[in-house]
Amino acid sequence: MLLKVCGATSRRDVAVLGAAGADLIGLWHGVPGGPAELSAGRLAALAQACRTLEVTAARPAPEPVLVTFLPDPAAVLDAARAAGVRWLQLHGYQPPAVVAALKRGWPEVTVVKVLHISGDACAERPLLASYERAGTDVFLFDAVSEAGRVGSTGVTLDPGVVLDLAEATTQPFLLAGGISAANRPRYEKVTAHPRFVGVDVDTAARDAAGAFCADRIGGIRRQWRAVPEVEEVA
Ligand SMILES: O=C(O)c1ccccc1NCC(=O)[C@H](O)[C@H](O)COP(=O)(O)O
Repeated sequence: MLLKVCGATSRRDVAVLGAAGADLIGLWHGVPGGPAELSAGRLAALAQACRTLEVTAARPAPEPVLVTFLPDPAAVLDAARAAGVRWLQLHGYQPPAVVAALKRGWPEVTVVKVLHISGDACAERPLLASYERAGTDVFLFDAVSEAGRVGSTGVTLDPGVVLDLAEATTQPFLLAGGISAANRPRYEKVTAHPRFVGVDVDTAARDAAGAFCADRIGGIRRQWRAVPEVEEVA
C-alpha cells in the first residue's frame, strides 16, 4: 500500500514526510494561486531532496510526484524533465489527449489521472476508456467540494461510489478525499479491492497550524497498512 502526501514546499517538509513513511511526495507546479505552488527551480530542488533523503534500509527514498493543473503537455514534460520527476499527477480536467501526449513524449513516466467525484457523480466517467487507451497508469479518486473546489478538500468519498468507479476502470487506483487514520474501517471493502494501491492525503497529514505532522502521518500509515484481522473458521 502506497502512502502519498501532497503539498511539500520545503526541505523540512520533505524530511518530515520521508521520516514519517510517505512513499510518494506531491510537489505542486502549475497550480495557479495554490498555497503550495513551486517555481520550476524549487520543484527541481525538492525533487532532488526527495531522491537523496536518507531513509531506513527497508524503505526506498520517497518518489517525487509533480501535481499540476497545466493543460499543455509540453510544459508538463519540460518541468518534469528539468526536475527529473517521473510521476505526473494531472489534477485538473486535462483531457485524454494530454495523457497520450505525455506518454508519447516520455513513455517511462507514470501518469496519474485524477477523477473528480462530487456525491455519486464522476466528471470524467464518460471518458474513462479514453483515459485508459491514452495510457493512464493509475487513477486517483478525489472529492470535489460542494462549492466545486478541487484538491485538498478534506471531503470524504462514499465507499460504494468508489467501488462502483473502480469496477468501471481497469487500472490501479489511489484513494483520496479526507483520508485519515480514523476512517480506514469505513473503506474496508475498498482496501480489499485487487486494484487498490494506496491513499493520497493532505488535510489529515497536517496539524492545526497547517504544518505537516509526523505523528499524524505515522498514524495514517499504520492504520492503512494494517492487515485486517481474518476471522478464524473453526
Ligand atoms: O491540495 C490542494 O489544495 C490541491 C490544489 C490543487 C491541486 C491539487 C491539490 N491537492 C492534491 C492532492 O493530491 C491532495 O492530497 C488530495 O486532494 C487529498 O486532499 P485531502 O482531502 O485534503 O486529504
